[in-house]
Amino acid sequence: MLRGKPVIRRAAEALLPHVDVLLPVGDDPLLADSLEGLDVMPPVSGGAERHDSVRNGLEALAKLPEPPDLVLVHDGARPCVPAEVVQNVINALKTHEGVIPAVAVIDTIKKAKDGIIIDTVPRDGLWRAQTPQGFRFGTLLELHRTHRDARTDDAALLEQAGHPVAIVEGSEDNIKLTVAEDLMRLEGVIDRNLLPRVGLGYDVHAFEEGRKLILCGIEVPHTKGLAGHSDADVGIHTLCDAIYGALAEGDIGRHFPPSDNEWKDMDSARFLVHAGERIRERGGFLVNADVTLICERPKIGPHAEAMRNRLAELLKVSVSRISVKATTSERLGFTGREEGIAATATVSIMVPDTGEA
Ligand SMILES: Nc1ccn([C@@H]2O[C@H](COP(=O)(O)OP(=O)(O)OP(=O)(O)O)[C@@H](O)[C@H]2O)c(=O)n1
Ligand SMILES: C[C@](O)(CO)[C@H](O)COP(=O)(O)O
Repeated sequence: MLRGKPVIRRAAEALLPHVDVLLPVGDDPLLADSLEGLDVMPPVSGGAERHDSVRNGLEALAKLPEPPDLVLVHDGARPCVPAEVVQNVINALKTHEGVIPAVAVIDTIKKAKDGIIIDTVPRDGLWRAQTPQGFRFGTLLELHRTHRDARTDDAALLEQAGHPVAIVEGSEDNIKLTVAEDLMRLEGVIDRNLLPRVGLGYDVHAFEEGRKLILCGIEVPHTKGLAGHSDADVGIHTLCDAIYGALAEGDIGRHFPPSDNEWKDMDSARFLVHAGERIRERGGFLVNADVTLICERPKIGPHAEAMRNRLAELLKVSVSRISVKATTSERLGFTGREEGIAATATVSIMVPDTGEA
């Protein structure tokens, strides 16, 4: 997972805008789930080595009613490939039968044995290959069928068969998740492309005899519950509105219309889970949320920790990001007359910059 989203899903989302079909290859039992909702072909099994997996994918594409003319082979472990890198490869395929993105080597390269340098490799003309690597589909398929020996990338097949392979500009952001520190580097790439957004929610529900009082996802002992179409959890409703507001996606009523019988007496936890999913689906994450319940009674303080934990659980974030507090209105207004409970919430989220002004 990378900022709440599977690495492979991020890689697929990076490629999807540029391709006609996307075929995942791999044996991770979670692969299909990780790509749920994306317009991708059913995954095919990987092989013992990289080249076996690539060949499995190519053979599956060859069985399509209309096999592709061009193919991009991309590492699922490169989730942050910039769009311009993908486009660089596609553009160069108009004039080359093989293209790879790469970044020039700028460090001095040493060869070592048993921790001792045995050679300094001249770095002029050295490049660090990346993906997606692009090829004429028929050429790559034929070479994979006839050359089964292991290679660490697909371009090597064409090079060794004498086919020229072009290099186009890659990116230092196009990190391949290989070691633990790559995860922090990738989070840095994602965070650098995120912008902060804030949202505010406000909601009120009247007290009603004979109903349970559900607040911020937990039942609070009290003489009355709150009136409402769902379980009337005013704390969760205001938090949902704050999240939808931060995303500029309307409010809880737009997503779960009170006129829709499906939501009658619904556990409001369902609504907050959706709001949290929307943050992740937009490629972002929740920085923090602060909920304030406004009522004379019941006393919220004794339940605040349980509420924080429940909200954090539903939003799949650390409880340190969630605040729940309360205040009276000094006996003033409808809350002061104990006619109902009001609630406000503010959230801060980080989401990818859409580039819109
Ligand atoms: N339904 C409520 C209302 C208030 N409190 C707690 O009671 C304290 C006192 O609340 P209040 O009387 O509203 O005073 P404050 O708003 O905190 O402070 P002030 O009197 O300055 O407005 C608050 O800190 C809050 O933690 C609570 O647990 N449950
Ligand atoms: C294809 C590649 O990303 C080019 O740098 C690299 O060779 C993949 O290596 P891996 O061992 O399959 O991750």
